[in-house]
Amino acid sequence: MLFLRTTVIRHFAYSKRRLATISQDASSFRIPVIDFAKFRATKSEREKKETSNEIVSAFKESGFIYLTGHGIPTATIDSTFRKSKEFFGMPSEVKDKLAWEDPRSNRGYVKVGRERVTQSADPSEIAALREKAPDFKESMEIGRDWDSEWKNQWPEESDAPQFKSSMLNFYQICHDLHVHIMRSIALGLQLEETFFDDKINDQCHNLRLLSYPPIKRSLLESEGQARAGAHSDYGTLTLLFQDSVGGLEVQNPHTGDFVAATPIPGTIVINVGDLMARWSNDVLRSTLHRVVAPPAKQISEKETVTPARQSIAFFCNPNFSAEISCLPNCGKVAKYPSVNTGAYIVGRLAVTYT
Ligand SMILES: O=C(O)CCC(=O)C(=O)O
Ligand SMILES: [Fe+2]
Repeated sequence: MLFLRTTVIRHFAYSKRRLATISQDASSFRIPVIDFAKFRATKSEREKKETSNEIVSAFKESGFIYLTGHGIPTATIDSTFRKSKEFFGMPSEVKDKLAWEDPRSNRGYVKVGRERVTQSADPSEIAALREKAPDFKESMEIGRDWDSEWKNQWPEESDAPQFKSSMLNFYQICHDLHVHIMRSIALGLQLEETFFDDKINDQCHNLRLLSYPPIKRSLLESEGQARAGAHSDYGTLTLLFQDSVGGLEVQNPHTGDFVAATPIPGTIVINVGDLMARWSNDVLRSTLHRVVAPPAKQISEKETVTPARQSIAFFCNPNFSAEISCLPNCGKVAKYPSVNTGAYIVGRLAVTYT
């Protein structure tokens, strides 16, 4: 199902310590700001449990949180953004040589218009939509670098100095954070803290650098057009690093309205993906989100242009060999049959790209 209509956006204010809250009648929707510092540092089981419960209840309610105290230095994030910008600044001919080729690999450069994220699973519907309204973004997809079958598409070191080493460093840092957040989810679901450890240690993740070029507002506003259409993510969790431009919106599942996930400096936006929702028998929520044009600059009497935007998404996955079936403590009746992670992820990717 597609959510391409224009919707009412409710902007929200947030207090510094906690809570970006949108209140609206009975079905209030909030993306809480959760401090992870205590979880990482404490030896107190009680303190760990408190943070875990906060995270799990937010993932049950909205599927999205802002994480502070995550331990990734600002300098590391900034330099990864810089390297990403340099990458996208290379000439198209250089980037095109690194083209994304195969959903089983899911590595390489994706130029504007190749991807169309939607909730539809119908390949012909997606193809028609891509033709009419491609996503306005380019991306670079990076997987684990030691895979025996699939190789990352690295640019020449002389074209993009330190790109490879920065990205590999960032990949490892994000993997480590994923392990810690999954431990908090385990605790919040009354499982052993290390329950997920051996199911997520193969690092079958996907680091995606995103660049949304500046675009005339009239184009973005034409029917069905978005920087990234409404979709959910596929894996366990997504760690999303965004710049200050804005544009990410999250759907309130109770009302269907999209609300702005306004950038909060120093935080990572984290959301539950479809496999995590399935694993938890829908106790945890995988929420639709999209990227729209932020406020635009006037460039002529009739036309405005939206600024460029950069983001970095780290899509975390279970091991591709892991079978995903209903977790303990998540209801008596499993809603879904067991599914193999690799088959599921590759299947979802296969219909998304041209
Ligand atoms: O760029 C963003 O803010 C979000 C991107 C996203 O949701 C995705 O690539 O799955
Ligand atoms: Fe997403």
